[in-house]
Amino acid sequence: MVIAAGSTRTMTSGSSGFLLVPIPEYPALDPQPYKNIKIVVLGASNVGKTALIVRFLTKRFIGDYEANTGALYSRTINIDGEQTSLQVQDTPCVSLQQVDGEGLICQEQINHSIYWADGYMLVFSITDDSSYRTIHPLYQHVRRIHPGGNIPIILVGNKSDLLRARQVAVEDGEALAAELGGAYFEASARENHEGVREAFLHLYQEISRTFRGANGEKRRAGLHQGRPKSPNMQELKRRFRQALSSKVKSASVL
Ligand SMILES: Nc1nc2c(ncn2[C@@H]2O[C@H](COP(=O)(O)OP(=O)(O)OP(=O)(O)O)[C@@H](O)[C@H]2O)c(=O)[nH]1
Repeated sequence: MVIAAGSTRTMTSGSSGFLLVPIPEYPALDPQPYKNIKIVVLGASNVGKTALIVRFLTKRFIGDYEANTGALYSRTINIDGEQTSLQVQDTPCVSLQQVDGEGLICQEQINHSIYWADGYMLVFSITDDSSYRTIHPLYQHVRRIHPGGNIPIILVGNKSDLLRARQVAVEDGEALAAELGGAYFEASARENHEGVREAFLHLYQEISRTFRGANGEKRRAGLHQGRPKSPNMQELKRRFRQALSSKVKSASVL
C-alpha cells in the first residue's frame, strides 16, 4: 500500500506550548477528491487521541497538546493511486460515571461526531486500566447511535512505549477487539509513526470495505459525493435528534 500526503497544508506549532491549529478544510482551488472518509477518534482522558492524530498526519510527536476541544482535521491523501479526502475528528474525552462505574459521560458534541463518522478509532492507554474499561460502554454508545449494520472500528492501545507501566495485557486488548468485531493495534504515538499509520490505514480499509458492501445507503451515498463540506451542525443536530429520540434518554449522560 502506498500512501502519500496530498497537499502540503501543515499544522503549525508555536514556539512555546505548541498550539495546534487544525488543518483547514479544502481551499476553493483544490481538485475535487473522489472519495470522502470520515474518522472519529474516541476515548478517555489523556490516552493520546490528539497525539495519535497529529502523529498520523504530520509524522511528529509534540508531547504537549492542548486540552481537547474537538478539532476536525482534513487532508487529501493518495492511497494506492486513489485520491481520497480524509477527515479526522478529534474529540473531548469520555468518562465512566462515578456512581456505578458503567454509564458513560459523553458530551453532546461527541454524539454528533459519532453520528457523522464512517469509522471509529477507540483508544485506551495500556498504562491506564480505567481507560480500557471505558471502551466497552463507549462501543455500546456508538452502537446506540448506529443501531444497524456494520460499524468499522479499530481498537488502539496507545503508549506501548511505557511497558513498565503497563496495566492492560495484550491479550485483554485482543479479546476486547474480537468481542467488538474489530482489530487490535498497540501503538506509541510517542515513538513510532509506522504503527500509528498502520492503525489508521487499517481503519481506512475497513471503512472502504463497508462502503463497497451491500448494506448502508448512507455510507454508499458518501462515496461519490462532490466536494466535502464542513458538517452542517444544524442539520446534523436535527437528524441526530430524530434518530436518537426514542433510543437515548439523555444525550449528555448515558
Ligand atoms: N509515553 C507516551 N506518552 C504519550 C503517548 N501519546 C500521548 N502521550 C502523552 O499523553 C498525554 C495526553 O496526550 P493527548 O494526545 O493530549 O491525549 P488525549 O487523549 O487527546 O487527551 P484529552 O485532551 O484529555 O482527551 C500527553 O502528555 C502526551 O504527550 C505515547 O504514545 N507515549
